[in-house]
Amino acid sequence: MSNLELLPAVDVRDGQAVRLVHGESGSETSYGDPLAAALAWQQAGAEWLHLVDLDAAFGTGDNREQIAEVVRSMDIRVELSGGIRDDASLAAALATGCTRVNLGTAALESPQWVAKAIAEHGDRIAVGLDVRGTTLRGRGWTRDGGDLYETLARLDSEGCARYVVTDIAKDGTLQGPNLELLRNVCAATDAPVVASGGVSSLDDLRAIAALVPEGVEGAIVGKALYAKAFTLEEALEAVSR
Ligand SMILES: O=C(O)c1ccccc1N[C@@H]1O[C@H](COP(=O)(O)O)[C@@H](O)[C@H]1O
Repeated sequence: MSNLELLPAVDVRDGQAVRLVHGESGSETSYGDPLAAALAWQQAGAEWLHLVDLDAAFGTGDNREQIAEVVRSMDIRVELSGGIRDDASLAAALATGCTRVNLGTAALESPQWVAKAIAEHGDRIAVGLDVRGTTLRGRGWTRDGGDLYETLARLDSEGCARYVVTDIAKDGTLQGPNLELLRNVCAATDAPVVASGGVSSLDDLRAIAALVPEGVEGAIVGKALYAKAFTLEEALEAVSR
């Protein structure tokens, strides 16, 4: 039993569930109503949902009301991200009833505010480490935000409970996860790591599951599910062995 958690992703842009390639604005493929997608993953046995407000992440508006409705409609745990960068957006995100939020840009641009959020909210705060090579990216992955390992050391010293690690070069590409990156991040922190980006097959999920003893706790799956490379039921079965 690997105990790898699977988090099917619902990324919302302009009211639609979408997948991007390398997180690039304009590369969207639309998959319809976000609530319908989320309910479908729940129905298929998901225990988590990774829910992203892409407009808020890019600074092109937000889908806040719709996202709050999705969270309200779920019986499963929700990890919520995108545009959570100040007291008001954090309070609104936590008030949806999500299990935890994932902070990206704020961890790069507002370190003191993030330290306070971690101190106040503990494991309801995760930090998204979205990287190209070992350089972090923020503001919809359009701006460099410092060195991965320096930032990780700072966040560890502040008690960050968990990291969501995305290899931007892999995200949305169905090219397989960056296992070396995951191993390196796990070696650098005692906090659990959620893997994101590149999953294309059940073998990819099995390879991530093999990293559970090193500190990987979960894997976000997006494009592969929407492209029907495998079903969520098959994925859950594959990582439960
Ligand atoms: O998930 C994506 O495809 C994505 C693409 C481009 C930018 C962000 C993306 N997702 C997630 O957004 C949050 C970060 O938002 P913010 O920087 O805190 O506003 C993080 O979970 C990213 O992985």
